[in-house]
Amino acid sequence: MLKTIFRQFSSSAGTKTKLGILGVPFSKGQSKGGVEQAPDFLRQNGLVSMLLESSRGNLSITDYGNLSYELIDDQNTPPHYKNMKNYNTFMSCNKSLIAKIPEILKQQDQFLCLGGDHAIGFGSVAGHLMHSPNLSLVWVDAHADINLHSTSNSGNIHGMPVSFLLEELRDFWKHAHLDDISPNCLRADQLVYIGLRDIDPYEAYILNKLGIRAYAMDSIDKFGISKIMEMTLDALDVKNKIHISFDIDALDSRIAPSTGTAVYGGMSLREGIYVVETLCDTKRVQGFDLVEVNPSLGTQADVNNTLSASMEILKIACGGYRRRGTYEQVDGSLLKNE
Ligand SMILES: NC(=[NH2+])NCCC[C@H](N)C(=O)O
Ligand SMILES: [Mn+2]
Ligand SMILES: [Mn+2]
Repeated sequence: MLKTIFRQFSSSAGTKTKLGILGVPFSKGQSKGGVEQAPDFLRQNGLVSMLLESSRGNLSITDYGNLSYELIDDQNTPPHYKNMKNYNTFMSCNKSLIAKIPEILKQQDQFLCLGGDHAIGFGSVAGHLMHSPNLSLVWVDAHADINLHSTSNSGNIHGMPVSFLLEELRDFWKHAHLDDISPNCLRADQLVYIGLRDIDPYEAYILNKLGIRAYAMDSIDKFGISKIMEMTLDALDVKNKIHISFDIDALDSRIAPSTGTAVYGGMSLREGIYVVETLCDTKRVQGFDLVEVNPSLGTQADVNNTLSASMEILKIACGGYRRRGTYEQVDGSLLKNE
């Protein structure tokens, strides 16, 4: 009987998922150095072999290395964007990223984009939109990252990427010529936030005004993560591919402390895993970002904890690992005696 099960599992494993990995060593969206080291840090700690092992042979991986982009000084930042630190470099990096993602998706089924800070969420999703113009986005984060240059208190662009993506906010970015850079927009009704707990006042205004589904930590406490994911899946158009942009600070700061803007009271690792697992079970997840891992922050133990949490999330997101032990829900008929 076991032989039969084995045969059936491995035959369903006949087609390998092709995963492309791209590092985006970008740290100019905020002020703390070190976050640009994350892609190499994850690789050096065995990311690729971990994913291959957890996939049990169901995955083939192409590592595209790290994105190269030009560092441009800020002297000539357009005056409208004075409140955006490192705007020129942000744009140069994200333009290369927007060009790179569709190239990867021509060859692969799925991509993993390793940040870098969350400013690269713009290029990663915008590039994904070049390949799949109708996309659903799940932004897993303590922060909404939806500031405009005019609403941001910090001037840090990692707090703004979502506003570059939304059709409904395009008018606020006229001077950025976004229609040339990223012609395909995301619709506000195809965006869901999970894990929020540190939202700026104007961000709250924007979320309410646009009616964006934002499941903050209090909603997770109230409904439980399974109901939150049911509501999330209900909201997403089944015809769309899904992009998950996972900011490691969505997890509680005790689980993932090595990050630039850590916030207490976040998701447990199990909740984080559940979010990714339920979305990936739809088989519609085509792009995944892991951002804001900063291996230069905190003690060695902090860095190790952040690394382990990241690996657990990634092995579900890209390695296809399932806690239930199989890639599919176990079909009872496989277990019958023959
Ligand atoms: N990706 C992040 N960790 N973003 C933090 C953003 C913090 C704050 N809302 C800001 O705009 O500056
Ligand atoms: Mn973020
Ligand atoms: Mn965040």
